[in-house]
Amino acid sequence: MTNGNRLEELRDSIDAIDDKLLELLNSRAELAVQVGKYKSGNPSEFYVPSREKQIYTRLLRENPGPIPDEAVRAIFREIISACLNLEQPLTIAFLGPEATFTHIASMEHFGQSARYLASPSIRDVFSEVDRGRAHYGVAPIENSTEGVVNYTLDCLVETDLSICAEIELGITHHLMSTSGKMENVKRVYSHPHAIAQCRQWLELNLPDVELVDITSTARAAEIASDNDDAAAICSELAGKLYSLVPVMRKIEDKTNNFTRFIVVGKTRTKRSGNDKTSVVFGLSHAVGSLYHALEIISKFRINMTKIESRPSKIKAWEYLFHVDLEGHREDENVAAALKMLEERSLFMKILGSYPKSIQSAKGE
Ligand SMILES: O=C(O)C(=O)C[C@]1(C(=O)O)C=C[C@@H](O)C=C1
Repeated sequence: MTNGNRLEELRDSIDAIDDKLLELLNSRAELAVQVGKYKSGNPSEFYVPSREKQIYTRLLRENPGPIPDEAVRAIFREIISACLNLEQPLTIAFLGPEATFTHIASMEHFGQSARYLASPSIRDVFSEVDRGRAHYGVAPIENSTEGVVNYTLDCLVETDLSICAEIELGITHHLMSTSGKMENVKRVYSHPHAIAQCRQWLELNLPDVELVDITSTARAAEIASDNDDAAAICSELAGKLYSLVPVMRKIEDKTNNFTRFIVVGKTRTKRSGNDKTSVVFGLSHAVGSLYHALEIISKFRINMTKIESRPSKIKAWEYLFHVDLEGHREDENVAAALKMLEERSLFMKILGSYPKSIQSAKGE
């Protein structure tokens, strides 16, 4: 057989598999639409993070390769996104503008079939969901280098929305400009967190340039697109949106740079079997009160993954404690611990139980 014939034959086999895949995808979509008919019709019931987590966990456990896990996740993200869109089109509010890392995280989680609504502030993300203009909202909550996003913690306390899911995204920063030439860069624009995450690289490579804080990495890219002597620290997506080219790629000081985002909504997420619970509580000013509160968590053998304190904003020097626990609020030990914690607190609010994130590839 000639090489040409063999190539034809291989491509014919690929075509036959693609036909089967297409047929199967449509059968899957028809089943999802039928599943949708069992839901009450309330738009916030269609997205089921616990079920999605189970699907990904099973597929990644059983993936024999050679397709890498990351690609399996991306492919099924889009399949589920398209199926969900046939059941109920969803609108997702995110901390904008377009091409921010929150936008990238939102698309990684909800896929291309959802509709996205850029919101100018974290408070606006919450308010779009509260007022029903969006079904869900996505906001950053914590960065592995820069720490928590206080504004998101405060919005969680002040509104009635729950955390439905979390998204973890690896963050990679690029220095991008109109020319891509280092010698043209006299000013660098970016969000203060992004500048802080690239501080050592900037000191070493551009010690004399002016660093200008901007409200978002995407807005920084827009400004750099109008100024030939400036560059932005931003994602590849933001750079491309404003026709910038890389001066230098991957300039973050720590390669292990992750941001955690939360999905907020009006529904409670069911157990997936591998969940987290976020809770906030306030305690009296008494000796050992925090110690005794945390003792409850350890008594029920629950792993605490995070603790943060925030001013209560009611009385000076009084604090609220934000704690993340492993487990779901419906797990027996978590439910018992939360009940006891509530009894011993001045105030307690469960912010949500949700599936632990599956770590994503780098958000570029
Ligand atoms: O199982 C469901 O509840 C579905 O709606 C189906 C499906 C899917 O495509 O597998 C779609 C969206 C949900 O978020 C979870 C799963």
